[in-house]
Amino acid sequence: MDQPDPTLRPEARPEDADRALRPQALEEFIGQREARANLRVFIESAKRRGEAMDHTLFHGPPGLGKTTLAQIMARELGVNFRMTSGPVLAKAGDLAAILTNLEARDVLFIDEIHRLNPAVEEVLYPAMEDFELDLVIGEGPAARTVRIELQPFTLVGATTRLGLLTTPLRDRFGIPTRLQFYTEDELNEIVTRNARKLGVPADEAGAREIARRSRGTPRIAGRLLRRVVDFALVEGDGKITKPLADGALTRLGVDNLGLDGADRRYLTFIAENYGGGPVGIDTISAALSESRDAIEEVIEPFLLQQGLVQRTPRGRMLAQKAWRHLGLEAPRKNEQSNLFG
Ligand SMILES: Nc1ncnc2c1ncn2[C@@H]1O[C@H](COP(=O)(O)OP(=O)(O)OP(=O)(O)O)[C@@H](O)[C@H]1O
Ligand SMILES: [Mg+2]
Repeated sequence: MDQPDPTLRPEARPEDADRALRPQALEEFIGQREARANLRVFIESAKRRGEAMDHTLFHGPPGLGKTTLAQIMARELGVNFRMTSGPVLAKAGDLAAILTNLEARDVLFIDEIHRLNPAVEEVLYPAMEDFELDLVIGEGPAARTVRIELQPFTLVGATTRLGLLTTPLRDRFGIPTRLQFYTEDELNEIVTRNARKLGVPADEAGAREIARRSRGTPRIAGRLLRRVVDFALVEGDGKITKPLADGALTRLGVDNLGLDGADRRYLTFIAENYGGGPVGIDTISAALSESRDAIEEVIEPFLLQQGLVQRTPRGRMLAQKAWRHLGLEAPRKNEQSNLFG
């Protein structure tokens, strides 16, 4: 239970396995209803005007469909999809090379856009605003700037950390879109549909069990489904039922709220070492040997959304629900205030 399969983490992406299940059109994309309805309007409007769609920023925890939506946008707009990422663009010239090769109205997707090098980001501003590129040619006194006209394009940025984007960059996106965790019903629909695609039918209760334990995240739903399929084929009779799904998920270290080993280590640490908190993020990070980024991007969003933890100015605190979930007794109020008041 305590050594979970690392490929089950929301941010791990052995992406190829997912490809067959990735929705290809806005119509097939389940959930994110508000974002989807708005995108449909903006895509249609751009098509009617014959212009590039406005720059779009997707933000939210890993595995909720940012990359998928960017690909769908390009397909629905009927343009090319070019993909790169913040850390890959080391020099201004790397970005310039990509930008000058874009065709009119193409979608350029920059993943992890909060990790752009500042020199590269500088190049992006005039490119986004005026479809122009200012390139410095040569060095020293001989250096001169040339301006290059670009084809109008749509930049689609994705980030798990909106807070790390610089304001000038954030302000240049006309369509900022926050992705939310999925409801159990939405995940149930995704699991049911994907089970059918994989040729291993899931009954209602079996699909729902996987949905309920997917941490609100379609990427995890897809992974868990594949593992449950393995158990269904090898140890079951080729069908996904609730007992089969339950047994498989428990063996994978996914508990009945969908929490995995890393989530439980986080909660248990605060409970056992800090009486439920408050405790600072850096302390948690050091104790768990997880980077602060990973804790903030991957572990905490779901625990916060589930009401298991609270963020206070003095640090993280466990909520009653977390104590109950861990099967531990919460210290009484006055004991806690004696210790930490
Ligand atoms: N609405 C959805 N319906 C069905 N499957 C989905 C949906 N959204 C995402 N998926 C599936 O979940 C997986 C992860 O989606 P995606 O790669 O788009 O997430 P992401 O937000 O870009 O994650 P990251 O932040 O790690 O880059 C993909 O395999 C995709 O097929
Ligand atoms: Mg992605």
